[in-house]
Amino acid sequence: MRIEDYALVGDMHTAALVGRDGSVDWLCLPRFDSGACFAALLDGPRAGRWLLAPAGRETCTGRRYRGDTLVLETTWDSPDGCVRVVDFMPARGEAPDLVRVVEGVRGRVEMRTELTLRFDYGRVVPWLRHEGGRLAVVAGPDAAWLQCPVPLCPDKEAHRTTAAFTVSAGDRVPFVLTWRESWLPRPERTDAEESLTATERMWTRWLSGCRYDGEYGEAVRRSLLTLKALTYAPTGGLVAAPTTSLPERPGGTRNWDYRYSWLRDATFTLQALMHAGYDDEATAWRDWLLRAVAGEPADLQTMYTLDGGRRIPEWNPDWLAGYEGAQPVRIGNAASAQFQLDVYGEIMDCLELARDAGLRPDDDAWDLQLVLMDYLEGAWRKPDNGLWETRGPRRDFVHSKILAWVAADRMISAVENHGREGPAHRWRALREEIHRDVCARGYDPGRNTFTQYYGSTGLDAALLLIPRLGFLPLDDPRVAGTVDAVRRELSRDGFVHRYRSGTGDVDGLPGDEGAFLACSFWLADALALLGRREEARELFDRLLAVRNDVGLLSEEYDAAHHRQLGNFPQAYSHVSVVNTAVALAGDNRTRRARGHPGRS
Ligand SMILES: OC[C@H]1O[C@H](O[C@H]2O[C@H](CO)[C@@H](O)[C@H](O)[C@H]2O)[C@H](O)[C@@H](O)[C@@H]1O
Repeated sequence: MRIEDYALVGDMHTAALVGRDGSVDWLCLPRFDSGACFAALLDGPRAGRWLLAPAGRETCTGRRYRGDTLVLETTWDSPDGCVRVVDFMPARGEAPDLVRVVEGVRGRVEMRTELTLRFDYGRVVPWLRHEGGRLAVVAGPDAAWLQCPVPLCPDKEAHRTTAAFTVSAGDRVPFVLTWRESWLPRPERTDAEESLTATERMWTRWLSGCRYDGEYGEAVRRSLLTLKALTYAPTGGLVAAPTTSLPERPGGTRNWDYRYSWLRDATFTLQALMHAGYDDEATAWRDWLLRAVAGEPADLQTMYTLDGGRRIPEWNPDWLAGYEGAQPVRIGNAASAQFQLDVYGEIMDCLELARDAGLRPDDDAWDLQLVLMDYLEGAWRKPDNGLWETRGPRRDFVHSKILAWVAADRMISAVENHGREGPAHRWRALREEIHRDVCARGYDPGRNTFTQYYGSTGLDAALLLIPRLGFLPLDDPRVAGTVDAVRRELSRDGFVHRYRSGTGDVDGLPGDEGAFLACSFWLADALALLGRREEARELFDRLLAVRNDVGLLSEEYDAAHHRQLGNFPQAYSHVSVVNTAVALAGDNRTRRARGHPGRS
């Protein structure tokens, strides 16, 4: 399957990817960052999957989400008959369920299911046995239970279970797979039909809180649902994506694990949710943040586990061949130990936006900001790994320095506009100093553009955020100059790349990568802010057209081969759909450049 052939179902603890062939090829249980029990995505069927489809048929003829929900309907229509599989994960009760209901629509259709469970990312082959009218699949700490009304055929040699059955118009055949720790009693039975009604109601109700009513409603709603699905409900943490190691280039080595909560990605997500009216999610994330980053500001990490844990060692499950052979597969993420200066600014920006939005005040949040700001005052001159998490030498990235400016600016705003107490005079001096430094060392007057890092002539798509961050007034010629330069030098086939990769001199990595979708949306945002709305709209429409048939986007795009690349679906990309739609509706709260100190 191509990446865009997958759709997402989830229960806000974890998520599954369902292919157009009716196979669930990715599912980690019990939570997003647990071992996968279906890892076919990264190694084919032997690493675990659950196929449920008409016998002998490859891909479906159509699929969609039911209304504003995460309930997926996959349909196979042929002259002989029509059948639908409805996939969803009910809200988490005592144990996670994946429910699949086969609906006969017309005629008679021969169906086939094949359940291959492999715990620990395809490594552990479990025992199969029948117990209490259910199939029990057990190995080590994991157990899964399948309840269904059709007779199952265990294939002892292949360690999998199959079944063949016929569905006629009006039939409904429910399958429920439930995971539980192996030492606990078997879980209660789940009523598939009741769960379906409750799940539809839950998503529809959640989305009814959406305040966006612009012309891109369908795209915004699907992106919001996707972002909500990437939230880990017990803690308010957010995964950047529910997958690992979907390559940024076909067959390449740029394969990363995104099943963690990045402060950067989470702040972007929260901004999008707040723009759409979801203040409860913002509050939950702020509480998560306060717990996760407690301690020494110098120990601030770029990412945490979903419950705020700090240890995310990177390792390679070398038994997995990788998506279409892309090696290595990575679990964990070494970027967790990097120094990324921009994160401080993103936190301050998000917390200040929360104040502007009237979120319940929290004194602990301000205390945290004071401590972080103290640290930043002494640290902003340090070179860092940047928002792209480069694995080459640390640099003085211009975007990072601008985010240090943002941090000071938002602290000043909190004092001036929200009555917070702090040394605003000192921060004003700092803000001025950073501004001068960036304009002197990170700007190329010959080309009228800011550059990627001090001393380089290269560009960086992160500079497209300058208009939104308010670093310079929108009518400053350096703003439009930078936007145009980035567009000229980093666009390929109409999509924006993060920077020039391939030589390894910036990021220390071999090989090229696709266009970075969030950056392409940032270009649309920048154009909209500069008043070039037609150009912005044309680009936005082109980007929306890249979404798959159920409205999902991965991290990157290969415009030459019309394929999505990288982890899927990615929060960054879906945040961008919301933000650009809001920007085009002319209602972007981030447009307000705060307390700008003037030009230097
Ligand atoms: O390309 C190198 C880096 O790629 C990943 O980082 C990217 O994804 C992050 C999560 O969405 C995002 O915060 C970051 O801005 C992106 O560059 C990967 O996680 C890194 O380990 C890798 O070095």
